[in-house]
This record gives sequence, structure tokens and C-alpha cells, in this order.
Amino acid sequence: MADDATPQDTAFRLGWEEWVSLPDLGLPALKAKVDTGARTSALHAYEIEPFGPAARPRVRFMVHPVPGRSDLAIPCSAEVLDRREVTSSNGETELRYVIQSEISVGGRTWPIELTLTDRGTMAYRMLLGRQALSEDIVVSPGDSFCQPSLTYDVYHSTRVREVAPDRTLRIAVLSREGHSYSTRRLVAEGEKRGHVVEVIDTTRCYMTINSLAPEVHYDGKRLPRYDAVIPRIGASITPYGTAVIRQFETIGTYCVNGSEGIAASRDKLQAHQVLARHRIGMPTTAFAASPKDTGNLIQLVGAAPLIVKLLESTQGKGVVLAETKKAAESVISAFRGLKANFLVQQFVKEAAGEDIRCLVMNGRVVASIRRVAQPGEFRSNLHQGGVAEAVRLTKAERETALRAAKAFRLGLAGVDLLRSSDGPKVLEVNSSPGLEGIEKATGKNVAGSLYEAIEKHVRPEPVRRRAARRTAG
Ligand SMILES: Nc1ncnc2c1ncn2[C@@H]1O[C@H](COP(=O)(O)OP(=O)(O)OP(=O)(O)O)[C@@H](O)[C@H]1O
Ligand SMILES: [Mg+2]
Ligand SMILES: [Mg+2]
Repeated sequence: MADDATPQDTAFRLGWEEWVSLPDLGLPALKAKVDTGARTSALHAYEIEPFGPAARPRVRFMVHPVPGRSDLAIPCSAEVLDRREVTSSNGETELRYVIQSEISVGGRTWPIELTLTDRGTMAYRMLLGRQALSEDIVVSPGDSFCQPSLTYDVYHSTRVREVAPDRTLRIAVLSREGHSYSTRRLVAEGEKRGHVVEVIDTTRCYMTINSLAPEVHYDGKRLPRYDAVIPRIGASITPYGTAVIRQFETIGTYCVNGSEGIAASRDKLQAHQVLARHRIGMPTTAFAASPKDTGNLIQLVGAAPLIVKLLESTQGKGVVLAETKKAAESVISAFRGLKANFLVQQFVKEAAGEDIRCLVMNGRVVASIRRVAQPGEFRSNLHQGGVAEAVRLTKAERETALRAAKAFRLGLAGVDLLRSSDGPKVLEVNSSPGLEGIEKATGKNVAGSLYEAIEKHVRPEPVRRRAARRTAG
């Protein structure tokens, strides 16, 4: 410091109102009132809700960063530091959550404590109290905005992703099975990473379909804008489920699995046609509409034994092994009598009641298991009593799985294949693969990998690296 410099010259000056940003919370621009009469700083938040493990509780909340713009809501989450009674200027005492965040003002960044309170009517979304002001900060009560201005425009552009790379993501799991292992794991793992995860019953979503403002509604309210949607669409609701996802896609929401991929992979006939178009190995498969062609159908696939499969089978329920030509003919005529859609397929005998499930996420196989059927059973589905164990894939199997997931443009896919004497043969591609069997057999955190993939997609790479360096240093 030069000898003639007065403390006033070198001091960091704040007016009674200043632009600040809270980068940890994903709030790049806020107007704060500087209030030396208040000890602690406060952030006006709503839907304040604790979550996460009891040993390290977190709190999530929503912030309207721009006064008067209740349509713009940013989800935030932070570790709970404390709960404290705070008396506000109107004399009311309230038990508030206390969190910590970095604050940036005019190129300076330092950590501060913030209490969370729902006072949405206040003109300032943030109050900067004296505890947050270090010795060398001078407040000039007569001045406004001594430090450079920021702009609310960042909230209206994709730039918010770049300026707030570590922000909490708001994620919807579209599922009708809130209590299933997979859904519970998706919620727990997302929350562990600080995200706000909501389970939405697909069949309770309803939509306004119009050209200017398409929306998705739920339980009387318009759904917020999610950073990502994780579809878990059961086979019984494929048409409606894919319609809901299509609506999210129309709004521009990132869906881990797209509506087209889900629909195409769900229908076994269409799925085999997509696989064939991409020259992916599969058992020879045939389909015919007329009963007159039953003989021709069997001939196309080869000799018995052969497989007859309902197009919308899951858990192995609609898969029949016909040992003889006679048996095949009677199964086919029974299915026709029931007006069921089916396909006829070459039986891959050498697979010997085993199949391989490869879990593919954004172009990577994150886990794979071998499922072995019970003695005397050719179907290896876990629901049919099959047992699972971790397995190492060959290079050809890995490539086949990746190509199959890519053919349907699925961000998350369970690719099932058989080990045949002439290489891997894909049986099907599941767009809502169960997590229980594969996590338990491999010990891998598959749900965690999914969030890694989502974060990578939603937060641009270079910014994420910069953010990682900042936390490391
Ligand atoms: N062509 C085949 N050759 C040999 N085994 C087969 C063949 N097709 C199916 N299987 C066996 O039957 C099981 C069930 O078949 P598939 O996966 O096609 O039916 P699914 O009802 O769709 O099951 P999922 O619950 O996996 O969706 C397979 O995991 C495999 O073990
Ligand atoms: Mg299936
Ligand atoms: Mg299967």
C-alpha cells in the first residue's frame, strides 16, 4: 500500500444496493440490499424442504431471482449448516435453515452464511448482513451500485448453464412405480448429488397441445421446466407414455430416452427392422399377417425347434419354445385365435438358456450381466427364476450393444444379446431397464452413472472442468 493512500481509497466499497451472484447455488445475478442493521444475510426462497441423509442433511428450495417474474424459478440445494431462530425487521421470529454459499461481487468472491426465508413479496431477493462483510469492506449508505452491474438476461439464455455450471438440476422421473427399486435408487442417487428429483406419474400428466405454448400439466398445475426427464415407461402405457415424452421434447426438455426410440424398441417387430437396417446381428426373425402363411413363416426361419414370441412380451411371459414343427403350428394358430401379434424366430440353441444384458449409457457400456435360466428352462429372465452374475464382454459384444442402443438413439438402454456360434445376436433393446438385478450382481452404482451422463449432457464440458478445478484448488 502506498504511504499516502487513505483507507478509503483501498477499501472495497458497497452501496446500499449491489448486484451479486451466488455461483454455488446457480444464481448468477441477484440484486441485494446491503443491510448493516441485520447480522445474518438472507435469501428469499420458497418450497424449502430438507432432504438427504440424516448425517449430512441438505435442503432444497426454489428462488425467483427476478422480482415480479414468478414464472422464472431456479431450483437450488445446499448442505444444511444449522437451523437458527431469526427475528426479521417486522419483529417476527422464525426458525430458518442456514446454508453457506460463495458470493461474488465486483470480481471478489468469498463464502457467506445465508438464512432461507419465504418472503417473496420483498423487492430484494437477498439481504446482505454485516456478518458477511469483512473488515476492509466499506458501506456507503448514500450510494447505489458501487460495484459493476450484472444483468438478469443470463436467466433467459442457455448461458445460465455456463455461468452456473454447478447448479442444482431439476429432474423428473416419469414413473408409475414410485416404490420400485429402480425409481427409489434414481431419487436417492440424484438427491445425493444435490439435485431436485421429482417422481411424476406418467398417466397423471396432461397436456395442452398448441403451436405457441405447449405445456405439460400435473395435478392442477403446469409442470416446471426440467433440466432432464428420465422416462421409465412401462409396456402397458407405451402410447400415452411416449405422447407425454413427445410433449416434453416439443417444449425442448432433454429426455434421456426419446419418444421415438422408446416406441420403436418396445415393438419387437419394429425393433428387429431397426436392428436389421443398422446391420446388427440378431436371430433370423419372420412375421406374417395371414394364417395362410404359417407354413411359409416356419420355412423362412428354418426347422424346429423355434421360438414364437408375442410382439409386446416382457419378463419372458410371451415367449414360447416350439420343439417340433407341429408344436410351432399349433402355438401359431392359438396366438392367431387370440388375435395376438407375434413373430417367429430361429432358436439359438447354443446360447443354452443364457443371455447377456448390457447396460448402455450415452455411448458407454456401464455394466453387464449374464443371466442363466433355471434348469429345464430356456428363458433366462430374472422373472422366470434366472440368476445373474457380472460378466466381461468381448469386444464384439460391446460394440454390438453400443450400436444397438445408438440405432434407437437411447441414452439409457438395456441391450439383451445371445452368445451364438456366429457372434452376438441382439434379442431386444429395453428403454426402461431395471436397475436392481444389474446393480446387485455387479456392485456398480448404475443410477449414479446415469446422473453423471445427465450432468455431462446438461452442463458443458469445459465449464465443468473449470468448476472442478475451482473446488479442487
Ligand atoms: N431366439 C432365441 N433363442 C434362444 N433363446 C431365446 C430366444 N429368444 C428369447 N430367448 C430366451 O428367452 C428370454 C426372453 O426372451 P425376450 O427377451 O425376447 O422376451 P421378453 O419377454 O421381452 O423379456 P424382457 O423381460 O427381457 O423384455 C431371453 O432372455 C432368452 O433367454
Ligand atoms: Mg422385452
Ligand atoms: Mg429380454
